[in-house]
Amino acid sequence: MGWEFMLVGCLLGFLVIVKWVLRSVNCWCYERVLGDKRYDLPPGDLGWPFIGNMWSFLRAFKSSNPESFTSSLVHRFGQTGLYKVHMFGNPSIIVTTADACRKVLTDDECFKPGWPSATINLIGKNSFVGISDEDHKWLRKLTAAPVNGHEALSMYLKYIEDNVIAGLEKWADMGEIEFLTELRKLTFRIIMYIFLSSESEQVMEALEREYTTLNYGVRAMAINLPGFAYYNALKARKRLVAVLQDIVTERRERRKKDPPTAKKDMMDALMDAKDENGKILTDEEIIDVLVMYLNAGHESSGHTTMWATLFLQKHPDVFKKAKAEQEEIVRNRPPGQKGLTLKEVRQMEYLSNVIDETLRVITFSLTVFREAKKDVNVCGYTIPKGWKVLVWFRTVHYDPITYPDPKKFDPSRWDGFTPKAGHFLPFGGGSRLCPGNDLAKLEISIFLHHFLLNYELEQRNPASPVMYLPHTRPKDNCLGKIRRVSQHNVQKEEN
Ligand code: HEM
Repeated sequence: MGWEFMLVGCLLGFLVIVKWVLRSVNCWCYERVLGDKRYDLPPGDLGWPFIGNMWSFLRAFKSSNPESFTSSLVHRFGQTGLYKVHMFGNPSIIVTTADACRKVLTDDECFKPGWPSATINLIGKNSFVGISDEDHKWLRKLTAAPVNGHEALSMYLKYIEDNVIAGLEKWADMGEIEFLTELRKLTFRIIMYIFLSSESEQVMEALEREYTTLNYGVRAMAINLPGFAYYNALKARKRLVAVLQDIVTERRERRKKDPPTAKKDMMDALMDAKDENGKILTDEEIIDVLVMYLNAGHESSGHTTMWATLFLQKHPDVFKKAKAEQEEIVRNRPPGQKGLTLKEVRQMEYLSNVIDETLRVITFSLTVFREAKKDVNVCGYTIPKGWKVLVWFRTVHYDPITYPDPKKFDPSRWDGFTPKAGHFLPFGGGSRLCPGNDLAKLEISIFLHHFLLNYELEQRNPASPVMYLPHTRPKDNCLGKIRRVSQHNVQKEEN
């Protein structure tokens, strides 16, 4: 009997040693090589070889409490705001406080984009996540103003409004729909219009579906084997590129026969672009910019619009107040005016609070990636050159000091409240601030204006579980019916 106990003891001892060795591998590989600098790293733990901390990240984000990922770091290592981890294949520092996030986002001397190579493979090496600072500045200038400027927004307003009205009409007749899926199609149609003037219904539907698959791969483990999300996403990217290549080729042919004159879309702007050295964009570069913009420009707005609608529906007091504001806007409209104006959208103060609160609670981009260009001191800790930095927006938006009772959806918290710099980052910050922020808010406002005045949402499964990856959404994609409400007097005036 005695030797059996000894054997079990030896086995247990051996397992403990193996565990210790495995848990130390990342530390030896990434921390020891830093020499004395390693003592200035923030606290944390680099997890297991290869998978690092991905297992705990995925476990938390596949549970009903994604906050458990960062709260376990706080629990284990204290409220330091910076933690060393190993995620998405790289030694990284997670930055969770507003001040540290702002410092990272605004310091281009010390930080550059640091998206994992797996993400760059999906979004494209010629997109904004893969190009040099110089090319980024040039392409951003070229593409941002036509998306977001006052002139651009006034130009797109009518197109957006016409499509919102038509969409709601159609959905009300369709019976049960996946509300999120339909909203994604709607926001995709809008961004396609801005970039490509439009495309056939079939091409649009096919492209949008590929984007859904692509996005599942962006936050997954980069395992390029059949059956894994990343493998499917790479295949989806291939199909997207093929469709966009056809569109680019067709446009080049058309421009040869019929050069564009007054009305140019973003595709024309990209084809005409020339930098100061006379460099023009290749098909491959144009396609990567398109892949990125078409994705960034519809997924986020579609999800946010759905959540804002759901929150309104679930908070009747908020719904009532928001609806009253929209009725007031229509009542004050000069006779003969058809449709919304930008001025009216800017008067929607309460609705703007509803949207900001939705952006905060949902935090569509839970994190963005940077890389330290040199050793940098942030809040007393060293971020070593070459390490990735995960700017963790979710913790900033759930900080109970800035946002008491942070999980509560409460638009009234925005009454007379302007968060300090860095405390509200739904669109990021610094030189990479989202160029579509005003367009997104415009789309959401127009949608909610018409929804509040004329419709309601009846969810099939109000208690549907919520998925947090790749983006926060109800598991059933918000299955339900859009119902017309009895036409209000205001509506008669509107017509
Ligand atoms: C609610 C809607 C949206 C949210 C929450 C959102 C969020 C963000 C965030 C957080 C970033 C920063 C990425 C970083 O720092 O690395 C970003 C960048 C970007 N967004 Fe948006 N976005 C939205 C809508 C849009 C729209 C409508 C467009 C297209 C017109 C767009 C195009 C882009 C592009 C191209 C970038 C990269 C900018 C750069 O690297 O210079 N986004 N977005």
